[in-house]
Amino acid sequence: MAPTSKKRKFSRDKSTPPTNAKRQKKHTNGTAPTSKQRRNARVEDLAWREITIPGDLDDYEGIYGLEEVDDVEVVRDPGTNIVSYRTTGEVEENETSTTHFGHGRQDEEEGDAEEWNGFSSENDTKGGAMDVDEKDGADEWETEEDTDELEQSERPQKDDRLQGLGEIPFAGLEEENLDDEDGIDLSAWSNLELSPETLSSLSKLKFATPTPIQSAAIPEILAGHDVIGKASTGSGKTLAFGISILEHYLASSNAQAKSSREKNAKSPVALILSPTRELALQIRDHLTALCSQGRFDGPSIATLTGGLSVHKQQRLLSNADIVIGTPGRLWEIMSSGQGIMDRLKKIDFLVVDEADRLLSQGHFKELEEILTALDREEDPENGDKKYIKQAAKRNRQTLVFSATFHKGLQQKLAGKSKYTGDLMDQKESMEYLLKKLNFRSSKPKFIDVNPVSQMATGLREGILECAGTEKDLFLYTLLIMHPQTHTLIFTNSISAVRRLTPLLANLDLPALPLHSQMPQKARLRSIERFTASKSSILVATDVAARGLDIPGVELVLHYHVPRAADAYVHRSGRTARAGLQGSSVLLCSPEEVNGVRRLVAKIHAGQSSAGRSLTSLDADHRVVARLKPRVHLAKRIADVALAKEKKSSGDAWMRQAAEDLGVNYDSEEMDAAGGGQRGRGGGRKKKERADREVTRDEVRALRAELRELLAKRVNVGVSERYLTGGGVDVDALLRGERGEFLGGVAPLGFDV
Ligand SMILES: Nc1ncnc2c1ncn2[C@@H]1O[C@H](COP(=O)(O)OP(=O)(O)OP(=O)(O)O)[C@@H](O)[C@H]1O
Repeated sequence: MAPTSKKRKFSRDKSTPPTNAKRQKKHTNGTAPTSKQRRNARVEDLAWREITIPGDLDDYEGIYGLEEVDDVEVVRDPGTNIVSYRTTGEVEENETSTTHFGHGRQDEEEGDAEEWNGFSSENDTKGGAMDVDEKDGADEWETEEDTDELEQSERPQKDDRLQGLGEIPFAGLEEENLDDEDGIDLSAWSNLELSPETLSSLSKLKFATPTPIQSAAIPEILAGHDVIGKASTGSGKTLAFGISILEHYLASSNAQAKSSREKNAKSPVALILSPTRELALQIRDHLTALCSQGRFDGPSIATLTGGLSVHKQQRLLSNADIVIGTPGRLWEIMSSGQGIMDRLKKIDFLVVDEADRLLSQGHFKELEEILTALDREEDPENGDKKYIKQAAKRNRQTLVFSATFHKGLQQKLAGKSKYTGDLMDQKESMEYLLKKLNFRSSKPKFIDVNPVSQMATGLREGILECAGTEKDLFLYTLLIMHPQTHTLIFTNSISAVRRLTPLLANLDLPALPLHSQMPQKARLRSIERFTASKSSILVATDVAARGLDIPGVELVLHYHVPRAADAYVHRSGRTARAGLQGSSVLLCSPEEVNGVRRLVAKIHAGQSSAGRSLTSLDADHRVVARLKPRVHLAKRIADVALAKEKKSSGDAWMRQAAEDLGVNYDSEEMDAAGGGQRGRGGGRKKKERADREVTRDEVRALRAELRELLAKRVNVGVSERYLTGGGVDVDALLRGERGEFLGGVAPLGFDV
């Protein structure tokens, strides 16, 4: 559990440029040092510090946003009007503003990571008003900062990579592994002819063997080819490109320049595109883990994602060797300055991770802008900045990875289908983007290490049929039948996450929410808490479906049937990763069963029936029936709370709107006016109104009733060792007495 005390942090106002008056010039010792003692410094290299404002003022997601710096003289050249900054104080060298590995320097990217450590406030775990959809990255408020910020910034490097999302201890990266260098036989890597530096990192990570995608893709990438890599979920695709980029970095002038401190003139080696913020941060953490193990001067990594300070990210970018970004924020930053654009044009690698999602969903506009900008050149004839089509072939390699490529995309990537140029529909848009990827060669190397299945071998798949109206009940039954099981529940909507999380909490289950409308910090906090506690449950939308590598997830539950085959593959792929076992269970209403079976059969097509099957599961209906009153009550309490919450946020909005219009607002009147509504949504609204009328005392009574039920044993008539206290007799379960405990009926016939 995160510490409960916290200190607020105030970022600069996002709308203020670095030299804005909001930046405070302050001489702390009262006497301004003489200019003789000063030296010039770039504004981004000054020792900026966030301002602490009185604790009784909320920072409103960073709206006050101020930073200050001491001991700076602002000098304006009267002739040119150019402003320069002179200081006697500490100047951040460029390198220190980005993540560095292998040499123990502290920097701001680590500072970013620090921000995610130790969250305490519960308030913003509910969906906030701010829209932080992962695809557009339009928001950039920096929010609260937790305790120990300064103290943490002095921690050794090894601890730093465990901060925030980086605290997710990737398989094989736990602390105790870090010192063990000698016991690992790395001969399995020898074919790849990696550098001693990379090998020593792999040894420390205890990665004795390359995964199949790593064995197949790394040599092709190192040979200079464009690569399209397809391999099942959790099979190490990140390091397939990560190791290759590190090798290139170590061999390139960037590494040499860093040691000779000429880094400023260098451009990033790689640009990695990710569809979600969480995945971008995770890629950073995987690369950090790889690069921080060895005794070499590692690359600086800048992560550009929405939900964080755009100015800070701009600063990080100024010195990055590897840039990882979500399209929205990346484009926002790229388009903010030609200097940034010019540096990014010189990358050696463009990586498109989770390519099928990036190329075909929601990111079209930004991705198109990014790809166009990367290849845009001055037209020597006209002097303008027209995009010169394929004439301006860049020298970069393009690496495209995913566990799933739908057939059309696969064929097009392999060059088997022609570009038609029509931008009207989704498929055509994808073709257009493929064209824009501007592969080095006309036929990139297509590496498919799992041509038949995209799903991990250790994955078991099941389907549990229940009435659509009873999904909550069956979900609860499944959860209590699998206590202490690290479970990730997928829904198709944010509102379902908002409803299920409190419902499960009412039933004493430690559920955490994750969806794209939560403030970024709350999103990361949920992941952090879920990662830290094996008994916790994450209730998420598909924002968590792609790429997230949370160790030890044992069970994936599809509360809603996934909308497409790739969503099923990626959701299920959050378990059974890196060679481990795991289970995926679909909760299906009778109307959904046939469609789902067809969808899964399509995914399994080509495999022997022994290889993969969707097991039909059944819950003990006596147990389900006994649990019904609990779920009913918990649901009622959750509905009342949601209705009241909705009402108060709706009221606040309406009141403000009425005030702006200069009219009186009476919520009762408005309700009455809308009350006669019939048809679609009318019944729900009526229920919401009734829920809002429930008094506090009534809610208290409902809670007391639920508590009583949760404390009761669920006796199904065979044994007295049943569910108690809303939980279960975990010790008995661990002793393998689960059958007895539920009245002699084995849970589901599908042990996780
Ligand atoms: N050679 C290796 N040996 C052992 N573990 C490895 C190796 N390479 C990567 N891993 C670990 O395997 C896990 C899964 O890797 P990764 O997240 O890259 O999978 P992925 O193929 O990208 O999955 P997805 O398709 O879900 O994005 C990570 O915890 C990673 O640290």
